[in-house]
Amino acid sequence: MSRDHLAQLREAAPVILPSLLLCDFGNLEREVERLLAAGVQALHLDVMDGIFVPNMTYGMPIVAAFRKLTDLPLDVHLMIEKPEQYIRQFQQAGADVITIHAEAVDDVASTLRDIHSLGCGAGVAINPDTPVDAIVDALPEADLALMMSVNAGFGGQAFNPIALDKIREVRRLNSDVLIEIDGGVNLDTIGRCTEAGADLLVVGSAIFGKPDYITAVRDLNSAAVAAS
Ligand SMILES: O=C(CO)[C@H](O)[C@H](O)COP(=O)(O)O
Ligand SMILES: [Co+2]
Repeated sequence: MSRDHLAQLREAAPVILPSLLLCDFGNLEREVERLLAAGVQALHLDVMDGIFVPNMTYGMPIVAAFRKLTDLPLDVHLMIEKPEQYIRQFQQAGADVITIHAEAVDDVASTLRDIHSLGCGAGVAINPDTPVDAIVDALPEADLALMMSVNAGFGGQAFNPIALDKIREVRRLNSDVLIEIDGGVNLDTIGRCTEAGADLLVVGSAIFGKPDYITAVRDLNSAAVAAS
């Protein structure tokens, strides 16, 4: 996808991205088929290293496995220390958008430029307690700004509405960047996210905790569009 798909996602906004964190990792092919049947337009892959966040998930091999299973854009959320050391490997594994946490790098703008030089879309994420000030200088280099509505590390957490104020603040500062929200997005909160101006809505437990992905995504889409 690199940066081209981002234009498609912008056109289609608001777009729901399933978070591949609470899915059935023993049946990735079936999970992707079920998500495709539900009409999702991109996948959000949650990479965790057990250092930047107190949890571990997966790395390049699983990204490469998803790359083999689908042509959908892969939105890779790096919740890892020293992400600048791994962006080339994630690009080679098939990532289309690579999002790093501002809290994990010394120079956000430089890391975003490095991601762009690999042909990928470049995103910067901040946790709920990190102010937008931390990324304001880097926003011109970003294709995507991810406002976390939970502390990165686990699915199934409660939504923190501070992310809504930060979405509005980012939009005031930059009219071009795609704004993504991640964490506790569900039928009760998704309308507030699109109302605040979120373009991309990452959803984990509100899809993977449901028996039928088609119904879950359809209902989430309806709630998102109704409020946008
Ligand atoms: O980045 C993440 C956690 O760090 C996940 O993308 C997020 O939590 C999605 O799960 P849920 O919708 O259940 O909160
Ligand atoms: Co995520």
